[in-house]
Amino acid sequence: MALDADSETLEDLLALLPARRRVLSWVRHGEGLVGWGTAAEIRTSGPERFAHAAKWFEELVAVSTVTDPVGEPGTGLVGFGSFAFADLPGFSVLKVPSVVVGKRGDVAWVTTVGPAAAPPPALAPAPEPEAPRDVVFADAYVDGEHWMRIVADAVSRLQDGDLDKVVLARDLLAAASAPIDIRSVLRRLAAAYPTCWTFHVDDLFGATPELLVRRERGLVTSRVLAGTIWPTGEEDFDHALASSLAESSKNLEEHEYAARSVADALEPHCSSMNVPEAPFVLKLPNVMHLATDITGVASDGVSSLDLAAALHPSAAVGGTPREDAVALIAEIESMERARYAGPVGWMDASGDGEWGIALRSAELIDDRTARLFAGCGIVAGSDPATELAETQAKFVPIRDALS
Ligand SMILES: C=C(O[C@@H]1C=C(C(=O)O)C=C[C@H]1O)C(=O)O
Repeated sequence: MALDADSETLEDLLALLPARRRVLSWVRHGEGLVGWGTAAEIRTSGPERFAHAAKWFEELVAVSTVTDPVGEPGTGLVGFGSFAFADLPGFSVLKVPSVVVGKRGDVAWVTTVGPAAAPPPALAPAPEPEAPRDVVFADAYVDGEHWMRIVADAVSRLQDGDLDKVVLARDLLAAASAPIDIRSVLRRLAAAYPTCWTFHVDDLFGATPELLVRRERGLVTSRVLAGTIWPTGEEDFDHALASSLAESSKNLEEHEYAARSVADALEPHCSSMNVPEAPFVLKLPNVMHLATDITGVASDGVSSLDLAAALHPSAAVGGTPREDAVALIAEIESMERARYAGPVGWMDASGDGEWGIALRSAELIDDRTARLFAGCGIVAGSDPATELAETQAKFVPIRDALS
């Protein structure tokens, strides 16, 4: 059931979240969806994880009675999902919350899901949640020195072999002295990175700047990022850095692989497409990226989750050629990505939805410990120490939100 809601009560979606560990979030510029409770869910794994989840959702939609007077993307029945990066190991989840609150422009709504038309919950902003306490960060699977050796190994293979690009990541552990209230972390991420999508699905959280795919009334958008520098805080210097990014052949080459991989994967599922010729520079507080927004029109019957499945893993998180890069990651990266760098987002009963890439992210592994992730694209000309510094810049959003 969907009801029109008063958009003033819903001023701050994240403030409505109750004090529970598994609350759900997909928020950008104050708009999006939050949810809680579980009306239904599927956990799946393996190469067929997207197909299993899509079929489960389709069957659920078929047996549900939906009252949806609002009729916007994200109203009615909605599933939040988060998928493993690799075919194996790692689990994926798609869940329909029992309460979803959404906001889009001037329209706001509350959806309740249950066996009968449950009354909508009383919504009110929760008191300010407590920030994480005494957080200590440490290396996880490999330390910086070891990781640079892994990058050097990849560089020599890229110079000698047929691989053009591989994305390698590393992780950190954050341990707090008391249970982490995820709502505080989400509020901080959303406040500091309003142009990113602040997400949380089953203990995986972050603020991603990269939209793998959005389908909205048949219109498809994908924001591809690849090629990164990090600002120094000195305005003139950073201005020069931004223009150097747009002219750096290493970054342009890396970006081209990523944009091409998305355009090629979308093409069979779209009736028309627009791929801009040159990228623009996307400025975030911690890094700047080369970015390309690709748009298209989805072929009939192709849902946003189908599109995410076709796109994953793009060269922004895998590499080029895709299969060889994914095999090299499994061979040398020395850590489990789990759902890091996998699709995360939501889909409604019509197939419209938004799927980001779970970057600038971390996973709660128990109530006071999180594993943080950051990676970068490696090409034949990459320098391991510079790549290590890039991961440090990419850890900043989550580190700050947890500190
Ligand atoms: C892999 C990550 O980021 C990706 C890699 C980028 C790069 O190598 O330049 C840029 C943006 C993302 O596509 C990450 O943040 O962990």
